[in-house]
Amino acid sequence: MRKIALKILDPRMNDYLPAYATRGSAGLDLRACIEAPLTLKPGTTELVPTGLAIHIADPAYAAIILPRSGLGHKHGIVLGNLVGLIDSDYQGPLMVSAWNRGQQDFVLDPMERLAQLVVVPVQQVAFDVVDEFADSERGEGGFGSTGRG
Ligand SMILES: O=c1ccn([C@H]2C[C@H](O)[C@@H](COP(=O)(O)OP(=O)(O)OP(=O)(O)O)O2)c(=O)[nH]1
Ligand SMILES: [Mg+2]
Repeated sequence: MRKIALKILDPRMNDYLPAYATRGSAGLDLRACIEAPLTLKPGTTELVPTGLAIHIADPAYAAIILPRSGLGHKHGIVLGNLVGLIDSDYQGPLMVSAWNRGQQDFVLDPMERLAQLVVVPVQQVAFDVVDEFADSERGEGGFGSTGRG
């Protein structure tokens, strides 16, 4: 398995090193590394520290932060930025923008699993400026051009 440098910014995280829950898991749960319960009022967003920093280092990879399905679907706790993107050269604290898009207060407990991190391959590109594209089957058709159902 590929190794990524990880800094533990909060000693409590020593007991909660990110790990895949099952052999087939894609996501590593990120915890709310907060001192006291945090009430997320409906419609509000809080930046929550995870107590971790990572340095992916290789530009052929990035990490994305995604909501946890249960929190998002049942409690309305998703991400204020919808998806977080962690650049391969970022070395700062991993933060989760927690948005309560629901109708009720949600009390986030210290060390509760809040979101998940997925490491993904990235292809960086350079651009070739052209006047015309080579023909393609779709051409400029988009936004439902192939029909609805
Ligand atoms: O949910 C997130 C999203 C981003 N980041 C960190 C890692 C990322 O590499 C950096 C910058 O993120 P991004 O490029 O998405 O934000 P920006 O608003 O464009 O900031 P910048 O001007 O620093 O690039 O912030 C997080 O910790 N959590
Ligand atoms: Mg940016």
